[in-house]
Amino acid sequence: FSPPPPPQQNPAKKRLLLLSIMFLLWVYTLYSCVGYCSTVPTLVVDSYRGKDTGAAVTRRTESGGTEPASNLLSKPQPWLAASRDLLNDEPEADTSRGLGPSAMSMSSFSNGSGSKKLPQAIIIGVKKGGTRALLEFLRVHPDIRAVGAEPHFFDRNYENGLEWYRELMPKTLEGQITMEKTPSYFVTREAPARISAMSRDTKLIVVVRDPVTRAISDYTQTLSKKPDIPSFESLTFKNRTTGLIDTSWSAVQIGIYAKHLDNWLQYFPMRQILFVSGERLISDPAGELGRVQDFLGLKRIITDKHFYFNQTKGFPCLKKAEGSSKPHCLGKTKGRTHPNIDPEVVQRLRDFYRPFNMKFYQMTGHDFGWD
Ligand SMILES: Nc1ncnc2c1ncn2[C@@H]1O[C@H](COP(=O)(O)OS(=O)(=O)O)[C@@H](OP(=O)(O)O)[C@H]1O
Repeated sequence: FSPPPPPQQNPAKKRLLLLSIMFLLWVYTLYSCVGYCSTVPTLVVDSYRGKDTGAAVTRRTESGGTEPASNLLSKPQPWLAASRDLLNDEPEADTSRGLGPSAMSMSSFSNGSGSKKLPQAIIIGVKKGGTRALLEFLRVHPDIRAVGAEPHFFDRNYENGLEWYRELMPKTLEGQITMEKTPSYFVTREAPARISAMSRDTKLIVVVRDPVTRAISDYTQTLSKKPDIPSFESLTFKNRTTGLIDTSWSAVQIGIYAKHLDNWLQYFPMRQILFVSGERLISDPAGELGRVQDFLGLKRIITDKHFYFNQTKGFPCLKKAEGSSKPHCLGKTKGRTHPNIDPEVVQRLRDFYRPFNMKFYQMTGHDFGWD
């Protein structure tokens, strides 16, 4: 007795089975990709806005740094007067240039889990401080979801309303923190009241950098878009002969950190603001990221294992970017070569900022070592 031969499968059936398997595999791949896409950083559009991003204090009475910072701060501050801002710009994408919410955040590709929430933490400044590096590094944390481009909600797009703002945010699960960064908030007079009206509990992060280097970096950015602008030296002074610094130039005024901070302290207690050193973010990214994770109440997941120093770039980079297995450095608009500035002008600016820096160290309880 021999067993009956196995039933012959119909070739058409076989093909159908194979096709079904292939289809299922394709659906699975697509699903995984969508899940991945929802976590990759938003496309950053390198667009020139030609608009003031640093609307800030304008007080034309600065004597050029000889006045003690405490006096300077106690004087009335005509915030948001006309800023002589030479085509101040930013390389980041910006909603006010017509990018809709779907372009702002990859959340439109979201796989559907979670919900969009208003940010619980915001990187509010400072322009050219290292804000992009901080946000990109933070995105590695599984409990942080961040919108890639700068929403500019609390300065330029406030009239669009909170629902518009929320719509820009990526979806988050319970326990995850929603974040955004817009460096111009720090120097926007209305921003503290507006953020406080959204939530008094919002955690604020400010990346600060030596105001002189910051000003040069700011100028370098503008110069890269508008090569015909006057020299840094001529823009710095109201009158080169008297050595009077032009504090109405946004590149100068953004660096008067103590003044801007004063405005924030009318609405937020100091414990709700974390100051990150832009210099240390480069020399010891893991150390600064440790402080930020503590401040946000998160487990210290981002450590020195996540970084390597890229010799060509001259900056720390991520071994693996969020949602990727590849190393990732910031783009070429971050870490530009600065033009050489007349050392006398640099010294004059150092003298100008010194009292403000001292005041800032005193207010924050931290010596940033710029002097
Ligand atoms: N890891 C890493 N890679 C590249 N660049 C880094 C990094 N960490 C900090 N920085 C410094 O960030 C400066 C740009 O600051 P921001 O991102 O705040 O600029 S912006 O306001 O958003 O335009 C940028 O300023 P410049 O060097 O003047 O271009 C950098 O010095």
